[in-house]
Amino acid sequence: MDRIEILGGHPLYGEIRIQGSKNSALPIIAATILHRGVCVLHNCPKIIDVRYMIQILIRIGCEAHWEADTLVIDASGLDSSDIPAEYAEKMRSSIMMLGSLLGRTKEASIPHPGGCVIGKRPIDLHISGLSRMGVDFRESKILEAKAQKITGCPVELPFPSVGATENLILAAVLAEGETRINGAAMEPEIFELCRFLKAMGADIQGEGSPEICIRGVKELHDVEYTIIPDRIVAGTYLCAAAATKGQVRLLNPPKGQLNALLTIMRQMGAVCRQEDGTVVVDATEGTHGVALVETQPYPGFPTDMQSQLMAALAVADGKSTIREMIFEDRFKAVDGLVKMGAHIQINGKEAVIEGVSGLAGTTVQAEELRGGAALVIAGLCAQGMTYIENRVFIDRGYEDICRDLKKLGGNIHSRDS
Ligand SMILES: CC(=O)N[C@H]1[C@@H](OP(=O)(O)OP(=O)(O)OC[C@H]2O[C@@H](n3ccc(=O)[nH]c3=O)[C@H](O)[C@@H]2O)O[C@H](CO)[C@@H](O)[C@@H]1O
Ligand SMILES: C=C(OP(=O)(O)O)C(=O)O
Repeated sequence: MDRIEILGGHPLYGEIRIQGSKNSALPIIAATILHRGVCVLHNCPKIIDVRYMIQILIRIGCEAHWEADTLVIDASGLDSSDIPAEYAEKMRSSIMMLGSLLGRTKEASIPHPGGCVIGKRPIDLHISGLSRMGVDFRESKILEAKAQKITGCPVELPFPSVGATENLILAAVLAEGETRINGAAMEPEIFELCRFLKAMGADIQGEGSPEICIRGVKELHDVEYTIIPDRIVAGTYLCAAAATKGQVRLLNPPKGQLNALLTIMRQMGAVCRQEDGTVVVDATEGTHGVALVETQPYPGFPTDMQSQLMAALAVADGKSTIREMIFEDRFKAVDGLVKMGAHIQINGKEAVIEGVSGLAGTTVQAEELRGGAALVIAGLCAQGMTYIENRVFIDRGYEDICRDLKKLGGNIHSRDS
């Protein structure tokens, strides 16, 4: 079984470069098929989800290869709209192929997407928005979508779903007329998707705000683009610094995207500085709990950081409460943290954490990506050995978490057996 082994109990010190962003790279890779030509993506993270996405593109007739950390995609040969289940069911972002295939071929056949099992994760908002643009859906085990023509129109999202916003943008880029999305998600990954599409020739305004306007264009052109650093990976390493009472500097922090996390870290008593384009978190004087952290759509506190913050609060002085507002089942790391000695009580959407003075290493199971990262953080501050099984979940989003944490002084190794 693939696992991570950690001998904990040491503060993390040092500086680290952050990999390219998973949640930015994946919709952008899906977007490349809108263009009958070549897209060059620099700083693309070599994570499992990106590798699956590449396999999907190859299976539908595209060409893709790596040049160091640059991914080159040539979608001119696309000849199928059938997304293979063996990859689609393993990742959430396979659903982004819906909007881009509709944009390119006016049809798509896609199994229900996989990804982290952290709630029901329906796709009703994707379907209702695309239906308004003229797409007919037939749903059985596989989602079949077809349109005579995709027509721009106003779409109101009752909740700022990241994925639904991305799918609507993707379908609208080559549509006839203007699509105006109201209630759009404002996550930086939406802004970046639009920046990429605009660099390819799309006509988009308002990205980063709740109202995005896309005017359909006839065709796109070749593009070269650099994926931004991953704000969740960056935040994970800052939480590891806080949990181990260490000091970590991010050499290439995602610009302006860590504010919600840094606000909480300051409330915990960590010293957070922005210096010459880097971000430093110094928790060497110890940390204390925070009254309430509530996850919210951007620019609120990100749900993708909730588990890692919980691991840091588990060893902070005093009591904290986390309220998870985005997903119904995102306290998957709690069993493992409690097994390691954390005091955490779950009551519906809320987790109440009583900080303890230390954790003890043991064997725990990663059940999903960020929960797995939280167990790694716990292992780094626990006394003795921690064994985290199912590393594969963590590898979905972290290029090499052991390599990165080793650079910061962690005694951490990966084992395959
Ligand atoms: C690959 C990717 O970028 N994944 C991110 C994306 O996931 P994802 O795009 O799946 O997240 P959404 O923003 O769509 O989901 C947020 C909430 O809306 C609900 N919902 C969503 C769509 C829909 O049609 N109907 C519906 O009810 C979901 O069940 C969830 O409760 O945004 C999440 C919220 O920031 C992050 O945690 C994920 O890391
Ligand atoms: C929930 C996540 O990913 P996905 O949406 O790909 O499952 C995540 O990145 O934390």
